[in-house]
Amino acid sequence: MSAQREMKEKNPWHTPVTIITVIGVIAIVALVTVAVLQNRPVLQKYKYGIVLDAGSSHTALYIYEWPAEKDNNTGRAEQKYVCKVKGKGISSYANTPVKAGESLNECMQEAKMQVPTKRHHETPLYLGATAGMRLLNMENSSASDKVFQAVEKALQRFPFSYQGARILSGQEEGAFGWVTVNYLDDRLKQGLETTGALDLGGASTQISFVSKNYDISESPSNSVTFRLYGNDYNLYTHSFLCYGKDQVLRMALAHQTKSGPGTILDPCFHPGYLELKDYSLLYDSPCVSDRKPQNATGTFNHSGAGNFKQCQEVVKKVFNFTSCKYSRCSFNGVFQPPLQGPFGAFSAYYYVMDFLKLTDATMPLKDVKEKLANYCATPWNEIVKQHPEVPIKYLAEYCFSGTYIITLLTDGYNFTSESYSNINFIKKIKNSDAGWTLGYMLNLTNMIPAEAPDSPPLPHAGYVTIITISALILFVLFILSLRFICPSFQKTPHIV
Ligand SMILES: Nc1ncnc2c1ncn2[C@@H]1O[C@H](COP(=O)(O)OP(=O)(O)O)[C@@H](O)[C@H]1O
Ligand SMILES: [Ca+2]
Repeated sequence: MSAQREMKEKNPWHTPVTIITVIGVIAIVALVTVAVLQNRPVLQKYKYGIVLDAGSSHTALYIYEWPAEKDNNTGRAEQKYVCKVKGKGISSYANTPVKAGESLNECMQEAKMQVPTKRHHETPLYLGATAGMRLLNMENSSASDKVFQAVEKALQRFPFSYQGARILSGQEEGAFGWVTVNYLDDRLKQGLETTGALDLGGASTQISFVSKNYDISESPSNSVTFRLYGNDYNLYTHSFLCYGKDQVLRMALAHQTKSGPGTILDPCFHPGYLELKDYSLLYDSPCVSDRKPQNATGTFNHSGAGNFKQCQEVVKKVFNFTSCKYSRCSFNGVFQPPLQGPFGAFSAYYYVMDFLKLTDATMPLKDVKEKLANYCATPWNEIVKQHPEVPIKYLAEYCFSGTYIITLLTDGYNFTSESYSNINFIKKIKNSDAGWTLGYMLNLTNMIPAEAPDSPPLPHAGYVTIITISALILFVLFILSLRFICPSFQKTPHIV
């Protein structure tokens, strides 16, 4: 036997079986790698959408992103970035509209940096205004038009695809908040029981939920129907204009100051709190302007008494429970079907209850009230000392706002001690803020299809598994057939 032959036989790498095995293994690895990678792009690419939420108290800019490669934009959209516009809401610029436009520039510049340049021109940009502009439009429609013109001019200077600025109806605000919450929770795609949405702003508040077996025809103006991912939803929604927490505070103060100038001892403010306030500022809103007393010209002393129970009595006076022409009502003669399912309460519901440390869903309603009563009774100077980081305007109002929230939920919407535990106070769901903006964009970009998308015949993992098993079977069959056809394969090589 030649030395070469001897070497070949000593080196197992040179046997035909080993060579075939190695080639086979490489082929299998290659096949499985292709199967794993075949529907994964090398670099994840995104599309973007921008929504400006022009609220009564301030404006916020949201950027959403979603995978670009999915058909018809059906990939999951989520919040990428939020920018809080400095200063007050756009409705506060009624006398200086150009400044309303200018106020948006800083956040818009930021948006330019956040969205990749090559996507700018295809990125839709929307501005939706809520109750602050609804009130301004009622009070002075030419001032509200001027604010919109200025805002439009400012937004059109940026390289995005500007889609318009408008006032949302209360129904839209409520319904899109509900869409956002349920989209982010993946409830719509999976056809699960939905979560109701409670949104509290400064100038209006919304309640939206699906109540099974309720007759929409009882109050058609409160119903919105959707077909989403192949499921039909009959949504009940109502927006109470003037029932945001800032306007309710005006109403409560108007009620307490109706006997004219002087000092009021307000149970909704802490003992020791004292501020000189202007009547003209208090009544500068359509929510209270008709209540302005004749002799209300100058200022009044706003002092605190810090009594939760009495504060609840004051707050209750802003609701009208007497007339209801439907089978059931919440307040002010507004139809409301029976409450059903879990609820997510966001925006000012969350800010207030989070500050008061009352967001724990397991805390019974009676404990919430007790804690709130203790908080309201705490002297103002102690509160200021305990929270040096919180702006005084917010700090002064948490007792009032907490009391309003509890009164609105229980006396207003009829949550009971039991059903109160169905309310979750939330800020974000999976990194995206709860609010109407995402739902608004999803609707306008047709990102939620009416029908369920055709799912692929096999999920990706199943596809990879089948490829791997088939490759292994083929390989084993191949080896077996070689042994069968070619007898030399039947003997294991041996060294002579
Ligand atoms: N950190 C905070 N603490 C308390 N309240 C807050 C905080 N941040 C925002 N708010 C309040 O949340 C409300 C937001 O309302 P907004 O969206 O501007 O009005 P609307 O939705 O009625 O147009 C305002 O009353 C604002 O003062
Ligand atoms: Ca709002």
